Amino acid sequence: MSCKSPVIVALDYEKQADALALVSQLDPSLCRLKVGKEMFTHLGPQFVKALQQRHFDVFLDLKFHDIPNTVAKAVSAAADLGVWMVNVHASGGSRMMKAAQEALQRFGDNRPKLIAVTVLTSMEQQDLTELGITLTPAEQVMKLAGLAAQSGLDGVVCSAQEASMLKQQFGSAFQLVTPGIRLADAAADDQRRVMTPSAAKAVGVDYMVIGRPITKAADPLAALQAIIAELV
Ligand SMILES: O=C(O)c1cc(=O)[nH]c(=O)n1[C@@H]1O[C@H](COP(=O)(O)O)[C@@H](O)[C@H]1O
Repeated sequence: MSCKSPVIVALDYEKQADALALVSQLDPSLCRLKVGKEMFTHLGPQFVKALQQRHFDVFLDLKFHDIPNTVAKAVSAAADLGVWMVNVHASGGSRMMKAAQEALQRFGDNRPKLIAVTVLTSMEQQDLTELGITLTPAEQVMKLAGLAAQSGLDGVVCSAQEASMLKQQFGSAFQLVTPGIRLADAAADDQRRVMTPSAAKAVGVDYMVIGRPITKAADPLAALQAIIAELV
């Protein structure tokens, strides 16, 4: 059964036991799961397999950014692991993204979705300025999304604030994965370009990556259910 929920829970835990304590309360029809740099560095592919054995789709969020050959090999390794989604940094450029896209062709219908990170949701104008980027975050997202689309990727990671213009420019099939999701009046933490779940749904986001609003909640399952209720 494929999951119809747009929610991807970011399992950013220090300890496997804490992550699995949450996962054991979840059902694969409620959400997908994201494994990022922290847990993958601690626990490696075995942790991904443990989640897959529980029938969850896994987004392997390692944001590859390297020379084309290395990234092509890395996304192939992710495909060998059977993950549902994998990402690269669009700022690695179109040659790197095309190499990744081509490397996944041999996996046919079993290939993971390949998504490019545009401008991290933790970044705002001054973060781009200090890197020598004079475009606004929205302009830079559009530029990088254009490269990702030309490179044949399935979509981008962006903030929900850019979703409308991206859907308008690249069409409904170009998938938008948005972290930086916060409930109204909740702390933004280190995120800068944020939106509520219902507003993100209204602007056409395909998948919402949500971590701390769930994982740091007193009752994580109740927090997830409240978010899902907001999306119905
Ligand atoms: O690729 C990502 O998942 C990602 C991209 C981005 O631009 N911003 C971003 O926050 N993320 C990830 O999304 C998750 C957001 O977590 P919370 O801020 O706790 O909801 C983290 O695991 C981040 O690593």
